Amino acid sequence: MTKVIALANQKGGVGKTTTAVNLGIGLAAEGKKILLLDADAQGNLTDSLGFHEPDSLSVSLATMLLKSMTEEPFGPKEGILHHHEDVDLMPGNIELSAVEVALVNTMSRETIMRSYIDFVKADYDYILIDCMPSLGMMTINALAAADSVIIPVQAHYLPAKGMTQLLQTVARVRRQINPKLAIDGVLLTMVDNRTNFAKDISFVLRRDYGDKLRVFNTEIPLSIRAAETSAKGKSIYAHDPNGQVAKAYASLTKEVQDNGSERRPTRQHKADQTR
Ligand SMILES: Nc1ncnc2c1ncn2[C@@H]1O[C@H](COP(=O)(O)OP(=O)(O)OP(=O)(O)O)[C@@H](O)[C@H]1O
Repeated sequence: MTKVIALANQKGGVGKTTTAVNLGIGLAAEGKKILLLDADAQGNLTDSLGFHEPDSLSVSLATMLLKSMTEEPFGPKEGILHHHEDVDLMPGNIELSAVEVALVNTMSRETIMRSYIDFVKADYDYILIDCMPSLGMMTINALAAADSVIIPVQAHYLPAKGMTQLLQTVARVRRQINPKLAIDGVLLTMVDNRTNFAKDISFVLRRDYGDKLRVFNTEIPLSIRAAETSAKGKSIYAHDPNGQVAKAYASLTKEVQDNGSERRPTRQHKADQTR
């Protein structure tokens, strides 16, 4: 069965795209069939995989969402690109901004991405969605289509307020659209192990959210090697195979595969335990 995972955090620059690339390619290296979906109008995921001019692509996720909206027929491989590290990509670009506006006045506006994914998913073991850095209609669509969410959090910032909003959005999507939506976990990214501050953030996150949310054991270290990969259009495994970041993403890949994630809201979980 295909597992659809959304990488979401409305704060920008937290490592969503880098995680989509390296988790996706990590899973592909384990023999899984992977589709990466660039649901961010900035097209960073598309760019990071070596398609450096996302806005010049004639077919992108925006095209496919519009076709899904208007029920225009299309083939399951239409617009899908292939990256040489064995992942497929449905690219994203600036046209997604217009689609996001169009969605507001569309019937089933929250579930257009789900319709698209349902149509293409038979060929894949995992579909990873790189979300926009906002909680707008495109992110709601991603959450409505997903089985689970991974929340990358940049270790330099205490995520308190943003995290509450994101968790409220996840809870609302669960209640109203997608009851099966689970949170796989919070992933600490860009961790500078030379500082106590990073250790403090890790501690505070686990203390404040640990009973509600899993925080992945794997933490992604801060490294210039990771920042270099997008310009090269390749993964960290190809760019710096023996480095700390490659090791960390390989370990995250394992954690995601063995995932005994938090499958339901905490309240329900407690109710189950008292039965
Ligand atoms: N582990 C890391 N160490 C150092 N730099 C990193 C690391 N991971 C990502 N970066 C860099 O930090 C920046 C933000 O990362 P990324 O694009 O993955 O975040 P994002 O959450 O997808 O951002 P956006 O919200 O803009 O889509 C990029 O320049 C990226 O190359």
